[in-house]
Formats: sequence, C-alpha cells, structure tokens
Amino acid sequence: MGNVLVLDHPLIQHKLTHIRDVGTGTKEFRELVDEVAGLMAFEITRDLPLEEVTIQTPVAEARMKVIAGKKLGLVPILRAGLGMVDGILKLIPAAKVGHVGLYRDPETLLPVEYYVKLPSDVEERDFIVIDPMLATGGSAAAAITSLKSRGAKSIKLMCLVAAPEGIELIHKDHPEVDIYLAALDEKLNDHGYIVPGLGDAGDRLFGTK
Ligand SMILES: O=P(O)(O)OC[C@H]1O[C@H](OP(=O)(O)OP(=O)(O)O)[C@H](O)[C@@H]1O
Ligand SMILES: O=c1cc[nH]c(=O)[nH]1
Ligand SMILES: [Mg+2]
Repeated sequence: MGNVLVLDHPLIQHKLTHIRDVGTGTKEFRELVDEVAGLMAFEITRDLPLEEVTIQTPVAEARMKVIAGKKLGLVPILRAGLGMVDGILKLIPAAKVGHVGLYRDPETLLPVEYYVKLPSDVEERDFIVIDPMLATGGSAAAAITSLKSRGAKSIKLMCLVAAPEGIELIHKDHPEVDIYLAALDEKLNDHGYIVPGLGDAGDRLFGTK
C-alpha cells in the first residue's frame, strides 16, 4: 500500500491555518498556497538521486554532489492544482508540467474530464499529481488513471488537505501511489466538502463565486 505522509512542519501548519481561515482573501490565499506547495516540494524531493561531479572551488578541485538527471513531471489538476505549480517549480525548475482538467459534478460528486496534455516522454518521467483537495478522491483517482493510461509508470500524489474517504479511494484504485499531505482532516460533509477543510479551493484561488 502507498505511504501517507503528513508533512506537519511548523511552517506548513502555520500557513495552512491561515489558508483555512474564511477571512483570508484571494491574494493572500494564493500566496500562501504557493508558499506551502514550495515547502512541501522540499520534502517530496527528499529521495531525488544525486551524482558526483568534479568542480573547481577558488581553493581546490573537489568532487561534489548534484541532482542526477532525473526527469520530473508536475501534473496539476485544473483548476485548483494550478495554485501549487509555481511554488514547486521554484525548487525544481527543470520539471515539465502536464495538465489534467477535471471538475467534480456537484450533484453526483463524480469527476468529469475535459482536458489532458502531458509531456511526450510520459514513460520516462516521475510524476507528481497536484491538487489542494483530496475529498472523495474521485478527481485524483481519475487523474492518476488518465496518466497511467498514457503510459506513466511512476506517480506520487500531493495535496494540501485530505479526507479519510479520499485516501481510502486512492489506496483502493492506485495502491502503489504515495500520498503527501499538509493535513488529514476529519470527514466529508453532505455536499462532499472536507470538514473542517478550507472551502472550495478553486473558487478561493481564483476569486470566482
Ligand atoms: O476528491 P474529489 O471529491 O474529487 O474533490 C476534489 C476536487 O474538487 C475540487 O475541484 P473542483 O471540482 O471544484 O474544480 P475546480 O478546481 O475547477 O474548482 C478540487 O480542486 C479537486 O480537484
Ligand atoms: O472541500 C472541498 C472538496 C472538494 N473541493 C474543494 O475545493 N473543497
Ligand atoms: Mg472548485
């Protein structure tokens, strides 16, 4: 079964509390999501392989480490996943970015796919699927299925806030996928919103509704 890692660094928890706060406006919400995504990327890239190179310091020649030529791909789930992309790219600027467009039907709560564009070398890349919210898990599970059907072999999932129901669905549909979170919340309400959650991530990021 994939691991579930809750990245509870104090900076992440502090910023997430402000993200959750209903009084936080769009500008600050967007900035905080960007910052937390960057902090989470620091942890999610912990296992990147290193290789040795020879460099010349002003004092001596030395063998030092750099990140080996790993091919990474970020895949934000539109729309809300977009809010986390730049924060991660600041740390790993060489990553390619694919997009999966999904919205959750408000009646059925089932995901509807409307767009997919991935890097051409899908099979060679390690992907991180990004979405602030893992609620029923339907959207993330569908995005991962979509990547796999196009040849993706290595996939991690990164979300800000998850409900237990979402974790359960990812474990069931994609048992090999590791899940990285800033928080695991209590439950879903009758409308499929995470409790306490942070509301509708897309609307809060983009100022809609
Ligand atoms: O785990 P689930 O139950 O599938 O719910 C989570 C999904 O719902 C939200 O997207 P939404 O449908 O609001 O689309 P948006 O990002 O365009 O607002 C969120 O960003 C996830 O993609
Ligand atoms: O709590 C939730 C659930 C789904 N989508 C959101 O944006 N928030
Ligand atoms: Mg939304």
